[in-house]
Amino acid sequence: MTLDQLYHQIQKKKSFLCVGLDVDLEKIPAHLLQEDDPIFAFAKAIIDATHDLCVAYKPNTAFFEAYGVKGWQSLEKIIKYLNENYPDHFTIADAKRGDIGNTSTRYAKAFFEQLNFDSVTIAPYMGKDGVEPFLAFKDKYAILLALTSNAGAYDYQTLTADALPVYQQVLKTASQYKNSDRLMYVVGATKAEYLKEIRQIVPDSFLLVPGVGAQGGSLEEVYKYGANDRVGLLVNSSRGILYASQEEDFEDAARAEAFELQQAMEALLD
Ligand SMILES: O=c1ccn([C@@H]2O[C@H](COP(=O)(O)O)[C@@H](O)[C@H]2O)c(=O)[nH]1
Repeated sequence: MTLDQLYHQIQKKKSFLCVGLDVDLEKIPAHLLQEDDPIFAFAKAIIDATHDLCVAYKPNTAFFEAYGVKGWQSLEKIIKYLNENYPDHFTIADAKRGDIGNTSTRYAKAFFEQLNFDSVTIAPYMGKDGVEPFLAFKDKYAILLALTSNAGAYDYQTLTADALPVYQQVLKTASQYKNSDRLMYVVGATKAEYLKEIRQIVPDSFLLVPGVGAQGGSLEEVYKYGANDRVGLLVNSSRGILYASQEEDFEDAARAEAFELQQAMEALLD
């Protein structure tokens, strides 16, 4: 998917919502556990119930890897279902990969060629040769962790290195990488007050912003400090949508949560 196509979807749907697909068999409605593939059945139901309200889906691979081969097969079915039925949605494999160069190339092939995701999240810690292999794929994107939503973000990311906080060094340095136009960045919604400074370093990049919903981040603050002239935001909610109800009405409840977020986004975009 191109960035123009993504922006077009945001305008068309008046939404920059990303629905996180963190499927937890301990939280899905009990009746689905009788299905052959409960993980896929649940994700498919959520996708069908929310597709017109969001522009992106983000399965976090941990929730699939936790179930071994079966979980990975469910992930394959979900990305295939999305690509066949909702090809206009931007897809994110939240896998937080990154390694020495030749290994990063294998990760990139796994997510971009084998699974056909549009993007994958990457840890910046191993630097340029760990990231650039992900940027060699046309119309595919690496989403680099910059300032994460969790409390542990303050352990390293805000420490000063060479006169700047580490998360700012990540943004500045990565902006110089080859094909850096294929980079996006993760910034937690719980750190919205940092977005003004972040936008000074990466004014045009898309930001993936997890942390509204269950983690309590404010959509309004994120938009106020983080939006650019092409919106430039994908705001993710996972548990807040997926587990709005754990009963038979889970699809309606998930849709209602997604609708509330989409309506709030529409109001901000108008
Ligand atoms: O800084 C980060 C980076 C990634 N995540 C992931 O996003 C979702 C958030 O889920 P919620 O249920 O909406 O809290 C989840 O997959 C995280 O691993 C993040 O939260 N923060």
